[in-house]
Amino acid sequence: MATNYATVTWDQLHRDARTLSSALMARAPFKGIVAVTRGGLIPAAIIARELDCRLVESISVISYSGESAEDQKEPRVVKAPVAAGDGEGFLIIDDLVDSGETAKIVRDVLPKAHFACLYAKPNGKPHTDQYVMEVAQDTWVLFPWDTAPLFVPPLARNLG
Ligand SMILES: O=P(O)(O)OC[C@H]1O[C@H](OP(=O)(O)OP(=O)(O)O)[C@H](O)[C@@H]1O
Ligand SMILES: Nc1nc2[nH]cnc2c(=O)[nH]1
Ligand SMILES: [Mg+2]
Repeated sequence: MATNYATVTWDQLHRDARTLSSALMARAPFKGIVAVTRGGLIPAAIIARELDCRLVESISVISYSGESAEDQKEPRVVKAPVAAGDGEGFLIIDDLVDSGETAKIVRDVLPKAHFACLYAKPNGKPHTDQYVMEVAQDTWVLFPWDTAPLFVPPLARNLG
């Protein structure tokens, strides 16, 4: 299990996706964007809007079955990004790189594309061309689609 959790709110995610979009403008225009499903779908939608990019393809990769690094499986591509060819002129977007295994397999499929993500853990950093924020390796990022607000009892109720 991860030692720590980092909760990302919708607002924060939108801000970080816009920050990444600003940085990516230096390389625009792209022929299209390839979202790495599922985590890359919402960041890719925000970035496609900011870069005014209408061609959005996807690559579907399955690599985790639960909420920790121990739940990692051998990544499997279950849908290819046919519209992106070898990736030339394309931008790949994922939510984060952790071990970097997903990014490696995606880059094998699209060797000429530029890979960008919102968050990068140290082991994943060598496998992304660009990211917004580094997160510690022992921290599990909780995305807004992973969480829901819960009632928390007042501190005073726990006294006595
Ligand atoms: O660098 P790695 O160790 O490979 O981990 C990063 C990948 O793990 C998560 O996807 P996941 O396989 O959980 O699927 P999902 O995007 O469908 O939730 C995340 O969205 C990245 O794609
Ligand atoms: N939600 C989530 N998925 C992941 N897949 C690999 N690492 C992570 C992480 O920290 N958070
Ligand atoms: Mg993913």
